[in-house]
Amino acid sequence: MARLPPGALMQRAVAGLVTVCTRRILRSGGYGARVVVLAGAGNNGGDALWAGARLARRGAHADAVLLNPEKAHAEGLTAFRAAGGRVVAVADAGEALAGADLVLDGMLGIGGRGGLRGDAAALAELLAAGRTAGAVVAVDLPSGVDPDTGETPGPHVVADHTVTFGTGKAALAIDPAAAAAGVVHHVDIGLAPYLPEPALTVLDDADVAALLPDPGRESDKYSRGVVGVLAGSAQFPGAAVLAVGGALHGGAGMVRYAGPDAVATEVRQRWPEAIAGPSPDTVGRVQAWTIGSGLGDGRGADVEAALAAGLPVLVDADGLRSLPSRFDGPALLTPHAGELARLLDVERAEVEARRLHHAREAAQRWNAVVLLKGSTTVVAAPDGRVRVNPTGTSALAAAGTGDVLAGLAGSLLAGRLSPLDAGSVAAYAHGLAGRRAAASAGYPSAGDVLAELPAVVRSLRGAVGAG
Ligand SMILES: NC(=O)C1=CN([C@@H]2O[C@H](COP(=O)(O)OP(=O)(O)OC[C@H]3O[C@@H](n4cnc5c(N)ncnc54)[C@H](O)[C@@H]3O)[C@@H](O)[C@H]2O)[C@@H](O)CC1
Ligand SMILES: Nc1ncnc2c1ncn2[C@@H]1O[C@H](COP(=O)(O)OP(=O)(O)O)[C@@H](O)[C@H]1O
Ligand SMILES: [K+]
Repeated sequence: MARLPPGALMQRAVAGLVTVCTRRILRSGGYGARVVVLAGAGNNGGDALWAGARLARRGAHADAVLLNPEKAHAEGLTAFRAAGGRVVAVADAGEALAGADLVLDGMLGIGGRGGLRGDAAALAELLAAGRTAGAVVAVDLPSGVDPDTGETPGPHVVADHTVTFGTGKAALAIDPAAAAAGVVHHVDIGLAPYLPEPALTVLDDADVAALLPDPGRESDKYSRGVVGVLAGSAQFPGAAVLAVGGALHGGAGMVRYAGPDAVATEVRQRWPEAIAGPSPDTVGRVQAWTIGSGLGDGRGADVEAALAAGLPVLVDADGLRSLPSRFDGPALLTPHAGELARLLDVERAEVEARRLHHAREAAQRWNAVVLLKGSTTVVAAPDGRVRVNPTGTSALAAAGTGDVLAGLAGSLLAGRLSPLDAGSVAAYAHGLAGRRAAASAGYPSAGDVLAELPAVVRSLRGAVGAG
């Protein structure tokens, strides 16, 4: 802001917002559309009023509801009025909303804290109750969500679209806030060279492709990494089959399965390429362990033996019951919300409401990377770095998909990816596999998701021209 004339950044943001509205949302391009601007007292309200003004100049009928008329953004309000926009009282907002084609939510942006109150909460309530047929477009963020955590501390807007400026925000990536954002459109306002290291990152195809192990000309099955899988039980033999399947598709050169004979037989029937033995001590050397999926009770000694090897480890599901107080080597924990709630002794709903907070807390406490599964997969490292997975799909909410993920991520650990990279790359590929499986199988099973992994890896590696 210091380098630009006053208001320049806002004008860039407004230009982007109006372009998205006229090209992507309003079929008429704006002419004749009925627009309602909900404007708070801050710059977010300023953006919305300026956008309302520009739309009015293009022939829209624009009404504005000012939450705090004395403090409304002065230049924005002047421009809005000069363009023919009308200010309507809060009491008349319901009528204006009912007839709107487009609602611009400019009540709160990145300055918002603590959820909506008073009139703002009542307006959000009207929108939630479907009292407008128009598209609800959040300016920068759905008003009332917490910008930096993805939490929804109180009443908030639920938008059809969010047009966000300059950079992504945690709220647009992490549920429950992200669920309120609808389709997110990014508008570049030229901040990139001035932004600090992000607190949170979202990988894309090229990032993931660059991190995927690339077998070299002189690689052999050992040098590519051998992953040990300590999973499954008489009660849950399928978990072993799925975890080994995930591991076989994650780039490791070999998968060694440690478990009871009856389960090992099932694993070998499905995956003849896997090597099996009864325990971590006897199965042979590995470079990383995946521990816990479907392991059941009473395998504490095996878990301890695998952990004692001091290798990179992934601990999932039942393995999470046997955690050391802190890890001193590379470790990746993959709890779902219920498991993390148990580890931290809080309610599951609390974990789901504050995913980032709880994943970070557990990462600190155990000195391990924590991959919290669920509607948003958050991967938090003990050094504070966080990655949020963008590829998730609720099609993955099916028994056994977590076992596939554990095997896949363990395989990447054996391929010498760090726990943060292994977890975030695995979650990304797993999400894409879930989407592909949903596209072809409708309601995919974990086996369907597993079956899509090769195509996902192929297309990701193809994206960077890998051989
Ligand atoms: N910072 C930038 O570089 C740019 C910011 N822009 C816009 O400016 C916005 C941020 O503007 P502001 O910093 O003015 O913040 P906001 O417009 O988000 O609002 C802050 C105001 O709301 C009050 N407030 C906070 N929480 C509240 C609550 N729960 N209920 C009622 N009032 C509450 C605060 O006391 C403050 O007066 C961004 O979201 C974006 O829309 C854009 O114009 C582009 C450039
Ligand atoms: N609503 C959802 N949206 C997106 N992904 C989900 C959702 N629910 C679950 N998942 C994903 O599905 C997988 C389920 O794993 P998990 O809970 O361990 O199940 P299981 O133990 O049966 O394999 C995880 O990758 C998780 O992130
Ligand atoms: K907003």
